[in-house]
Amino acid sequence: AKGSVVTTPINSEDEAYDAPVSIGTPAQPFNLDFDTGSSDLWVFSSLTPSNERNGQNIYTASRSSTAKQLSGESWKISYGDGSSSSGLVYSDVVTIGGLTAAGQAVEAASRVSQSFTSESATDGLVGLAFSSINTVSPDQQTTFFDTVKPSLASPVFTADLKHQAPGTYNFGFIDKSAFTGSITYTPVDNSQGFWGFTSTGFQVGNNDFQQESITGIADTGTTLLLLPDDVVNAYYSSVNNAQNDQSAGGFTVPCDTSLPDFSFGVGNNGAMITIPGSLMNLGPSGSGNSCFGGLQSSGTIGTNIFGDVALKAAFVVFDSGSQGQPQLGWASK
Ligand SMILES: O=C(CCCl)NNC1=[NH+]CCN1
Repeated sequence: AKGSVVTTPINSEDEAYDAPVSIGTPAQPFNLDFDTGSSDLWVFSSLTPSNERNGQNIYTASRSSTAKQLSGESWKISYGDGSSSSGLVYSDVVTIGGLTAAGQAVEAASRVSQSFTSESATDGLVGLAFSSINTVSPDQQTTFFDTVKPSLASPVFTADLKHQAPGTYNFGFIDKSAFTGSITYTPVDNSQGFWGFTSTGFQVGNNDFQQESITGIADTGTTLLLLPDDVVNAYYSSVNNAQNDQSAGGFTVPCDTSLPDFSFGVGNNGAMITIPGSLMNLGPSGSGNSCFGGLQSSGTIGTNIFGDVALKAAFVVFDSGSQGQPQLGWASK
């Protein structure tokens, strides 16, 4: 089987990307954030207090003839940006891009943190990291991808995120028309449950390539590109009047400045993914007339994160083992 679903930026800063998902019988429609940085499929629900809702679609299990509560099961998750949610667990039918997962764990939120409440465009998340970090307890559940994997023509999904335009998540196949050149594959370390890999280094504009192993995760659920301080400083030291503005929460640049491209190395054949300078400006910082940089410090998070700013410059293959061990494929587009 194969699936394909369109994913769309939720705002003018490409802060996150939602895609349509149907849950239950009859189908209840949702717009969910596909997140390769986590492994829970959760939705706003009839259990979510009204003061924590802000127009989101809600899942009502009692209205689905195929919903079954998983007795004694609950979930509780917190994300790298400090947001969190928790609740109870049902199994139900989940359909994404023509692919149907019967008996998929659907995590109904009985509470969500402020940033989820205020993001009215997003009704929940579809976790696409490894099921080893799914938070359902006491019986851990599988991600949508793991649930449908046996039925897929190939055990892969791909992400093709775009700047201010609809993109695509495909399941089970690689669309050769969606990228240019060849796909460069690199091994994945999934020991922490993420799509972890090591970039071979970086390049600011047309300066020399800096060889530096940068280990991080490919994370569609994080907006920014979060890298070590030496990389971030090298980039912004090449931008006039860039400043690290704590009141803005990181590096800002003058909004009218053209920015250098930022490239990062993938694989062992010298391949690079180049983020155009225009995509390194995320718009007004909320502080003065400066704009917020798409590259920021990974600082104290404990891992580097190749988030949407990086991923939207590439066609990315999340391959869970078509060649044995999991791998990430990167192509320009
Ligand atoms: O939580 C992370 C970072 C894992 Cl190191 N990414 N996924 C996500 N979902 C919502 C906010 N961020």
